[in-house]
Amino acid sequence: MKILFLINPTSGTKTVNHLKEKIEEVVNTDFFTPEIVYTEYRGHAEVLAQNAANENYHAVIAVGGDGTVNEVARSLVHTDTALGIIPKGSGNGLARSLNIPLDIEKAIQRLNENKIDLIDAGLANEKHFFCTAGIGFDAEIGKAFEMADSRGLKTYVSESIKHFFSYEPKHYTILTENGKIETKAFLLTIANAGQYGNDFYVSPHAKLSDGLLDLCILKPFALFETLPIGIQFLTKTIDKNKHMSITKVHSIDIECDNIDCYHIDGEFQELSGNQLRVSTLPKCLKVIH
Ligand SMILES: Nc1ncnc2c1ncn2[C@@H]1O[C@H](COP(=O)(O)OP(=O)(O)OP(=O)(O)O)[C@@H](O)[C@H]1O
Repeated sequence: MKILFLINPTSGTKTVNHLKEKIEEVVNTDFFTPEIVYTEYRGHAEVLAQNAANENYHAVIAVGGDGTVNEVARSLVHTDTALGIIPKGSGNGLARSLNIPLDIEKAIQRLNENKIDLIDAGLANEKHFFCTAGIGFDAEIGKAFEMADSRGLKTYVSESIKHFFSYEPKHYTILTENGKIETKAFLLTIANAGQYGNDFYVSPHAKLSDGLLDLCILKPFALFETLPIGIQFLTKTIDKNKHMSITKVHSIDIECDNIDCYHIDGEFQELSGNQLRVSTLPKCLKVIH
């Protein structure tokens, strides 16, 4: 079975020495014929994964973070080629949600077991996401992270703190199959997986293959509540907070004035117009985990 490893050399903060050699050493060549390619530019993984799917490869393995995973996965939706992940990014949200080991050697050994399941994806203004999409504070952080000179958890934390004090919660009109919501929100996230990455859980009970998306609305809160809220994100208890509401839905239409960006899997996107339309694509992607 042919499998293609796509390594993003820019993802994460740790330099992994001899990554190509390590893959060649640990992958089970009795079953797999591996090919290993380094991506050369943003979007390259999408093109290479698409070619592999057209040539009926068994799997394409994203070696990187959620941005690389997204580029590979969006080319594999509704194909017979499975997504695999060797986590090497800053957040690794999808890998963590699938319980893929963060240790590179162990992640390759897991690939060798070749356990495959189908997962859902989301579409936000026609762009696929597999972990989370968002239009509130998280989108602003996605934008700041992209502009930052460094990557990694430290950069996420410092950008979040920097932007937190100046962020103005926006007013949203939200339409789902359950009706209309008019609300001000600090954070408006649509979760397919439960976390953003780094075990920061926005929807602790999200399921990757329930055919549903979790609409997470965190309403504005007082400054003294910031620390307890931060702790609740990290202890999988944010759903218990009185400012948070989480509902499972199939589709979400969001309208908001004064907003120019959203994010998919942490990657910032320009929002043209004031609308974000989100829907679910149930069980559309094969994953090895
Ligand atoms: N050769 C390359 N040069 C520059 N950018 C690249 C290259 N290959 C891929 N990219 C881009 O790098 C971006 C960041 O990669 P990725 O998301 O994998 O890492 P990360 O941001 O450190 O981790 P995470 O998303 O888990 O926080 C992606 O948007 C991808 O398009």
